[in-house]
Amino acid sequence: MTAFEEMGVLPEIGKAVEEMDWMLPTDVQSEAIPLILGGGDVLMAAETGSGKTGAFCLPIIQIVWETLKDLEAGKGSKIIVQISPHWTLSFFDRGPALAVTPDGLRCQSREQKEWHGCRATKGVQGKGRYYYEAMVTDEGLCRVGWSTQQASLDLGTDRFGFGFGGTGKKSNNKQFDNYGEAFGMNDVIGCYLDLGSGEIKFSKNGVDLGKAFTIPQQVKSCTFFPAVVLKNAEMSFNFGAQPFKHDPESGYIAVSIAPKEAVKQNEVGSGGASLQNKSVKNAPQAIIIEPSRELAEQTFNQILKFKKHLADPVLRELLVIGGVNVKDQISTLNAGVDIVVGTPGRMEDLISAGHLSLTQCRFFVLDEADGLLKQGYTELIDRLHRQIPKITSDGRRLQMIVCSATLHAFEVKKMAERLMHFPTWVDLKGEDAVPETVHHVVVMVDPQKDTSWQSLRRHVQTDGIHAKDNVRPGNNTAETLSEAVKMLKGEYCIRAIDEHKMDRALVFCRTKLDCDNLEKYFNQLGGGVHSRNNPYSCVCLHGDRKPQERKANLERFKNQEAKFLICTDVAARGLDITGLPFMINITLPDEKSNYVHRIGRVGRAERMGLAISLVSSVPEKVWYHGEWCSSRGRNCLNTRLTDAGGCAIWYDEPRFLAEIEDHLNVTIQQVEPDIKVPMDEFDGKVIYGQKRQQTGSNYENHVAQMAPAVQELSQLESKVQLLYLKRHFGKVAHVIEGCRRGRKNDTVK
Ligand SMILES: Nc1ncnc2c1ncn2[C@@H]1O[C@H](COP(=O)(O)OP(=O)(O)OP(=O)(O)O)[C@@H](O)[C@H]1O
Repeated sequence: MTAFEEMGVLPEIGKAVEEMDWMLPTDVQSEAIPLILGGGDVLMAAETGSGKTGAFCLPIIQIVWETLKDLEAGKGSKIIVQISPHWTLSFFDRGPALAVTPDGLRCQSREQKEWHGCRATKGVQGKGRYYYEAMVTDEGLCRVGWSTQQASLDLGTDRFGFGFGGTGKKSNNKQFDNYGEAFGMNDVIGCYLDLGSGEIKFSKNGVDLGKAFTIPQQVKSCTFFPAVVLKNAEMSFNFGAQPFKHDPESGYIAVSIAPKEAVKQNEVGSGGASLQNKSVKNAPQAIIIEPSRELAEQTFNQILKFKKHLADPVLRELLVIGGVNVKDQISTLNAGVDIVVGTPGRMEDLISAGHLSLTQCRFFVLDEADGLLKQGYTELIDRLHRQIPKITSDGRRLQMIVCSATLHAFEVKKMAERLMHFPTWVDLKGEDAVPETVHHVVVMVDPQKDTSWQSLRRHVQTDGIHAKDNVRPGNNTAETLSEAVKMLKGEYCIRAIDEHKMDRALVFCRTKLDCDNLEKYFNQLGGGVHSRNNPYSCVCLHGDRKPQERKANLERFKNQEAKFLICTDVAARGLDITGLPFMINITLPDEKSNYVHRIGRVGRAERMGLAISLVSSVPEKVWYHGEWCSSRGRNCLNTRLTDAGGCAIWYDEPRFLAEIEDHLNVTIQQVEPDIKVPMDEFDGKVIYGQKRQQTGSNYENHVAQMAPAVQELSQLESKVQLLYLKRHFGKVAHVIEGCRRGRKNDTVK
């Protein structure tokens, strides 16, 4: 049995991860997998590279597959095979987007375009007078009343169903007439049925609204079931097992105490014959949202590996990202999918066009959740969450899983409070932290101390923000120093590569333009995509590159066909490049959490990594194109500052550095401009990109170090004891001291 299986993971999945050389679960996996398998909502805050993807994918794959297997075997959900002896809503006689709680007393539909209805498990016939209550528990459109088994689930749209809707209309046979008054959140609707006189009426919060319908003679002899139909709404029901909020008027009794002979079981589902797979093909059980295409693709590929040995039924997954033919995605959706991984934009496009249905979704996962929120997807997430039934169509509760290495953000906590259901925090450090495997240092770039920029024969092309400024060595203006920093950073980057003989590194720039310029510079030095043997061979990844190029460049870098990947923050989060030894920050990110993510591209899965950040000691003027910039930065020449309506800001890196240090509660080691990383406990004993070598027992080293101090302490202690004894028991102490010295013939006088 593998270590994963011991946590309850299926042997087929255990085998797959073992083949990936995952022998033991990581800490976050040990904590999160059982919680998710147990049905909980989880917030997973763990360091970069700690295995969070597996921590949520493994249990999700398992539950989704088990559910499929149950459905295939005709079992449906374990919850719904039992038919309740009580009066409840039926788990079977209901629309596909209508979810019913396991106790059968509350239902919900998050479908916004269509109505989905449900009938109770039992109905009444004969001559009695019956009553039940329904309460609106979430805003939306709803209609309650009575219907016969012949009626459609869309209550009131044929002659066999009689409904009263929240807009203050009664309906039968598609005829909607004003009746009573409108009702909404927290209102309690009493539903009266007099089979003797063939009358149906309703009350609102105990107030009788008068006769609504006279049941036609030919329908009167049918069995009448409590019924409801909803559009993006929720209602709870009391058939009489609990005290009513408003007792029925005299002569009426709760349906739940109707005499046995008057009660008839709802046929749908009662004999098992109708217990069928109600699954909708384009309605997956799990939705996983990722902030970038690359990350979505990476998670998707992990799922393919994890599910490798799961057969019969085969799990169907789909990657939903922009830049890929949407028609293919739609046809895969129509053929049937179980797990969808994607980026928010394309995901919502497919959902709003009705190609992707959320009605069967039972896992809603936000990977890099704080990043998604910071990218402005809060409303989109809320919108999607609203559309997902909180109780799934097979009676289980929706599970929401949220993770990131930087989850300790106010907006995440607010979202969790808003959307999650008693979530458990899997939070191993209690704050955002950098893994011990990441050695991160900063190099100050000071153009006043290092004046080498004044005589550079070739240098990186700068971003042109000072093109119209009078920048020249000697005038020492802020603009000149800013331009100097840009030139120096190109040189420091090359120096870092040379000094550490870097063969593989991620290089983060602030803007797409900076990436392009650095790529050109590397190429000038003989780099370029097809020059693997050149010391500066590189590829580039940012949002202006075409999707195919982005994909190809990342592949080239991963396959080590190019040594350097020059990128913006689009690659900051989640990308997992096995054994990556180095990363360079040309500029610190202004968003402190992104520092953690960027440097977390190294030091993953227990391998050591070095992250070097270049930090300008003087203000650097940089581009900042917002919504106000009509070209969104393309060939923009508006060098005025943003507060003067322009597209430039002064970037204050020492401040960002201080903020990052404050956030992480550490002082980041500074190294000299020669970028030699001093030998310390970390460096010199490890090879970046590889697992830390076992250099013998730490315990032995520790003992050897401590030995002289321990010896001295022991001597001091002995002296102190003697002093004490002499003072209090002078003679005895004398003897002891004598004994200690070996003078055996010393006697007590
Ligand atoms: N139990 C395990 N044993 C060995 N390797 C593992 C294990 N779990 C994950 N890994 C490996 O660790 C690396 C990092 O995993 P993953 O990408 O899931 O990290 P993460 O926590 O999501 O990081 P980030 O916050 O940067 O997204 C991957 O290469 C993965 O294959």
